[in-house]
Amino acid sequence: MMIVLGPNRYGKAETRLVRVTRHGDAHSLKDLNVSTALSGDMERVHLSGDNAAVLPTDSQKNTVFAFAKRYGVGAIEDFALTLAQHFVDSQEPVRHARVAIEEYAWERNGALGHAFVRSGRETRVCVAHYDGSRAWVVSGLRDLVVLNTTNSEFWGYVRDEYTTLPETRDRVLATAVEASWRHTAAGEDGDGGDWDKTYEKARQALLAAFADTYSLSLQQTLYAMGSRVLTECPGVCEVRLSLPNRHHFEVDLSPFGLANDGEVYHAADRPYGLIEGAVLRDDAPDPGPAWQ
Ligand SMILES: O=c1[nH]c(=O)c2[nH]c(=O)[nH]c2[nH]1
Repeated sequence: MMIVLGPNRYGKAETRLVRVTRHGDAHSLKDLNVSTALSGDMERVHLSGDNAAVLPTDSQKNTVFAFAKRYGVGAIEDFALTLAQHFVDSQEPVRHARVAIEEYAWERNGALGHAFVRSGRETRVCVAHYDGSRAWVVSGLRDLVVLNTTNSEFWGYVRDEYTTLPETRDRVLATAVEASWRHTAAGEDGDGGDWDKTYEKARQALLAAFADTYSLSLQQTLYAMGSRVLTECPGVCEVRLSLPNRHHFEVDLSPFGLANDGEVYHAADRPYGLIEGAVLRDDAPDPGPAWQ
């Protein structure tokens, strides 16, 4: 029997970076959570503790801060690619870099240029990979919370001896959308090179499809949402969605002599149905490491 080292990577997880840009009194703010992971010729450190190929995770964290100062922070996809390319191109033993970034949205608090309030928006995310010649970028969001008060049914499903769920022709449908979309072309969004524009288009497509799909199941809504992103965003070839079904149960008010005609609900937090799936173009290129 032989024991061998399997796939491995290492890096600094969750470097919290706030970058303030000051144009006179009008300041702007980027609030990020950056995770770097490097891989390559790392046998010796694992097998014998020889650290000669290891760029410390502390240096990776410092690079995040230094690059934020040196180059500024624009779209998170560009910042992630710049970091990934730097680690691979500057360190011979590093053959692959993965940089994942979460962005928390702030908006202005009133008219003052320096006052901000964390906005209730979803979290924007991206993951960039670079291997020395090719790049892969996945963008996305999580915690985009949506709810329809009607136009949702669920009936006609399998019944076995454990099925008690009543069929419904009218229910509340709610979810917290987690969506990721893979860009076809390495290192660009296929939409004029504007990551922010593609993000807004994809977000709008998700919202519009959730709102205007007459839903017979959350699975059907998931497919409609993924399809809409692909239709609206030409540079995107695959969308992955994870949709928790945030069940809203009509409360039985009859003990109190009250009717409940779709007016009072218990918003249950668990357990929840979890509907997940990918929607892609049939000519989508091989994803390589994009989803790792
Ligand atoms: O949209 C739904 N899909 C399901 O698969 C499911 N299962 C369930 O109990 N409720 C629902 N709702």
